[in-house]
Amino acid sequence: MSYTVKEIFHTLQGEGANAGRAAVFCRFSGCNLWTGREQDRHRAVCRFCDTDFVGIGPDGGRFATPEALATAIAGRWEAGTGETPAQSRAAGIRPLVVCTGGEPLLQLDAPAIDALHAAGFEVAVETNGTQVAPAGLDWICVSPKAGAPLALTRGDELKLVFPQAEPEAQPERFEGLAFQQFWLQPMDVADPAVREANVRAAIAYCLAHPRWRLSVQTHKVVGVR
Ligand SMILES: C[S@@+](CC[C@H](N)C(=O)[O-])C[C@H]1O[C@@H](n2cnc3c(N)ncnc32)[C@H](O)[C@@H]1O
Ligand SMILES: Nc1nc2[nH]cc(C(=O)O)c2c(=O)[nH]1
Ligand code: SF4
Ligand SMILES: [Mg+2]
Repeated sequence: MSYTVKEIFHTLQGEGANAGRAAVFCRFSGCNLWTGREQDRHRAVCRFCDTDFVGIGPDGGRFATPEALATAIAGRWEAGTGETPAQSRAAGIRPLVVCTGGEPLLQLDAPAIDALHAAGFEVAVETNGTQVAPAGLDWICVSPKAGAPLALTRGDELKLVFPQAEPEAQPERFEGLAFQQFWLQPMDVADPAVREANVRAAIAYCLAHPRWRLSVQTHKVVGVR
């Protein structure tokens, strides 16, 4: 099994409960809910994606083994902090890798998680929930999509992009699931008026339904990757 990765970069987690925490992001190439090509967006299952996950970018690569993947990810941590993940751990810090995409659970498997643990990382995932999770993940963020089956119904946080018009993507459908936290993340769109309306709608929902918290995409606000 080899791993195809669009990009690996060191930044602050922008979303959800770990917002503000330094992490290496590993963006796996490819998704099962959209080809990633603009000409296919209108007929994709997931049509609002804000991410380019096609192919291998300048900060990406193809990695033949779990160890090669973990070494590349650890190298970004070391370049950013001046310490290996193991050295950071020894100093009481918990180095974090966030596996995203595209859809990371099409590629991330238990051997890769084991190799990342051996390198000193806690392993988080951002997933659309259509795949079951491999063993060993330290943090699971599921973001369900209208029109896609939900196979992964437990985890640490559920982060719903809001609003989605379809009845099966309404917040009430998810609030009984086994997650610690429930987030609404306003849908980012090109039109500033619609973007603002989506933020207002998410605020109004969280005020009226206090189980739900607002997840602002803080990396876009402060201008980090
Ligand atoms: C690009 S996705 C990759 C991981 C996985 N495929 C998923 O959908 O969870 C990362 C996160 O960004 C969210 N997201 C994607 N497009 C968005 C948009 N236009 N506005 C707000 N959040 C968005 C997703 O729902 C997910 O929580
Ligand atoms: N800073 C930052 N935080 C993020 N949290 C989730 C992201 C993603 O694209 O999965 C993301 C991202 O792309 N950048
Ligand atoms: S499932 Fe995630 S990566 Fe795939 S198109 Fe939707 S938001 Fe983008
Ligand atoms: Mg993103």
